[in-house]
Amino acid sequence: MESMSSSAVRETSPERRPQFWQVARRCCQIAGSIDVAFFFLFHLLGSPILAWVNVVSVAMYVAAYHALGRRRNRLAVGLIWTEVLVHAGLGTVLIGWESGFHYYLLMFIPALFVSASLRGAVIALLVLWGYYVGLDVLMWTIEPLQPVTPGALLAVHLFNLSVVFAMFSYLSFFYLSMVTSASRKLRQLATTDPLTGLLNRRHMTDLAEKELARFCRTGRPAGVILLDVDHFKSINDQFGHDVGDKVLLGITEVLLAQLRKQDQIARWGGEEYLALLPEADIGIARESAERIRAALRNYDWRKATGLDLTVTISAGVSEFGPGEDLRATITRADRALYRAKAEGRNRVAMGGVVPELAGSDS
Ligand SMILES: Nc1nc2c(ncn2[C@@H]2O[C@H](COP(=O)(O)OP(=O)(O)OP(=O)(O)O)[C@@H](O)[C@H]2O)c(=O)[nH]1
Repeated sequence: MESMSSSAVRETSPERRPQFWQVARRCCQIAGSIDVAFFFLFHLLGSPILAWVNVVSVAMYVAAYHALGRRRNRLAVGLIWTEVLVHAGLGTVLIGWESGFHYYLLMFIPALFVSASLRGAVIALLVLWGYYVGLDVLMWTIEPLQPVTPGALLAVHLFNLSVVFAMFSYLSFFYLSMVTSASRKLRQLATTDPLTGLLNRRHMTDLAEKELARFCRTGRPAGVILLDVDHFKSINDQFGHDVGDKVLLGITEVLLAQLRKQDQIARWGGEEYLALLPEADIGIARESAERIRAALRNYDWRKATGLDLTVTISAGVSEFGPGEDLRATITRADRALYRAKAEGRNRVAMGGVVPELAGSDS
């Protein structure tokens, strides 16, 4: 019978809250099934009016279920609210407050705040409160219109209480998983680059600052590779932006394959990547950059882009230096990268204190 789901279901854009409408649909199924059980239960308990009320309720939930399927959410919410209010009211008036039908009304409360604007939720909450209190006061002043035996009343009470417990648990679980997945998505958006899935510049800066602090504390080295695709603009100009994106994804694949698990890789700029190699000095950083360069030579660009491309990179490497801040370490790598470009590209240059040029194909 009563839903919860229903509850709150409020007309926000279905595209914006698809999970909510999905769970509302599931709740219609559950509530409809419970009403089928009620139909038989009330027949057994000798309360035919309440039994037939459940037939109407099932029909309303079926209609609400289909309305939600067609995204007619406002209609569905109206049906669900009406069903819950009328059913809880009738059940209470007919067999008494102890039946526990009023518990179902409480299930609107959390759902209201999740699905409605604050103002809408407060208004609906006041209406709900008025109805609930009104029903309570009414039952202090009148006797149930169609009382059942004390045993039957206890059975209905326990049944309703158990259903409300189960549905509250289901809703709470749903809200929790919604919040968890939303915060996971937000975190991902805030820390990664949407195209490559690598770390974004800001997050990499945070991680590198932490690694630098560790270096200052323990002396544990960390290498830096700043890497840039050669003549990337001409790849874009010649073959289009989509091919350019596929090239960036191919390079990402090579970086992930060639660097260690503990290395951090970021998309530093448009066609620029920064890798941070904990527990690696500048020599290891250079070897790693050379390995990347060699892997790119053998990369199957036809498979990745449908074109026989030749893609090369230039890189500048450095490592944390004593008393140096992050900006200075990266600047040394950047200067080395600039030199690698100036020397003809497709090479790795060292950005040590005494700069020296390393490895080249040309
Ligand atoms: N496809 C694609 N292109 C991008 C993206 N971000 C930046 N670019 C392009 O990257 C190109 C960078 O060009 P330049 O800075 O001139 O560098 P380059 O052509 O690689 O030349 P060198 O670095 O000197 O070898 C520009 O054309 C940008 O439009 C992106 O996400 N996707």
